Amino acid sequence: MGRDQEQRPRVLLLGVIEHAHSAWASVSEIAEVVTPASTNRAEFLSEAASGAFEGCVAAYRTFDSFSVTGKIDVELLAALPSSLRFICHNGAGYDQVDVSACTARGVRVSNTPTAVDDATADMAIFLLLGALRNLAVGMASLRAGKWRGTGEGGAAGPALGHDPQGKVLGILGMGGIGRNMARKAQAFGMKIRYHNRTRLDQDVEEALGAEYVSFDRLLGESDVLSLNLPLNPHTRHIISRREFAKMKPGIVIVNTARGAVMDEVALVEALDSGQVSSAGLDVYEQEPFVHPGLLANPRAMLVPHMGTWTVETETKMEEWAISNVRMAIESGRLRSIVPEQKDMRGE
Ligand SMILES: O=CC(=O)O
Repeated sequence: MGRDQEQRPRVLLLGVIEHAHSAWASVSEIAEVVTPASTNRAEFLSEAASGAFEGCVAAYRTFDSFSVTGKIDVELLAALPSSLRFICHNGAGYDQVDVSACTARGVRVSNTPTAVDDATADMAIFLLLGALRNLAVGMASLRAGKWRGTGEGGAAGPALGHDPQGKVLGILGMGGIGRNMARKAQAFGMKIRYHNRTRLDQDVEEALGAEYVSFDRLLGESDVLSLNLPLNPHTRHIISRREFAKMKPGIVIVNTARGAVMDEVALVEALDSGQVSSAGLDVYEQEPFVHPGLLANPRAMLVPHMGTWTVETETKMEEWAISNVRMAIESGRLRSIVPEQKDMRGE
């Protein structure tokens, strides 16, 4: 190893760069990239203990790297070298990272907001239309060689669907994805209501044509409820039995956020009882496990977490996360530090 190379900062690569190869090449020009050999958490912890990651300043991580490292929590952080100051997550949702534990160790965390907004909101609209129209039922019948199949009571085909026009879309969580979805749903003539931790400015509300309502009003007045909020200890199971009971009978549920914002067992019960007429889901509590009650219910339209699964969006996300790594190395700052750490001082 030459003298120059020895002095370069080290970067830990947790996961694979699939698309943004030239952006990553620009990182490898200024840093030595360290790739773990481990394939599971136990191996990763002992690899870390062996000193293999010594000197790493920043880590780039993907959603799928969870299968190797598990959650970035107190135990994992304790195993990583004290040189590690930045964790750059590729994704909008960073529930795989215990941000409080990172803050306590002075490790700053970034995510990729806005890069995911269009693709995730597009998926939410697809699921909204599909669930409103009972498309999953018809599609399953066709594949089973039964054309539209036989509906309840021997009726021909699935139950008739519903048009979005004039229906109330309740959006829980009005960040970038929620706002993007509101704009798109307006084009389908939906009435938008929302609930969020913080109310939007009046001019933003007006531009979106979105009315702010209490959580209970959102539950009671929505024809379709879309979950667009991050998963954290405050939002885990924010939708459970009590909340389903407050909803309009026959409501449609759309979830493109994280499975665990909703109690999946309660959702299965609500679908079985008809309280929820149909659901469009891209996310599940224990991915890749899907609750058998959802698999068995043809009124659940199920997608295997593909909200950002497009060439353009996956590329944008990688480029965004890589730009955080670059900034961390070059200036000791992050482009998009997570909101919980907004007040953390830079170096
Ligand atoms: O699930 C996708 C993301 O968090 O970006």
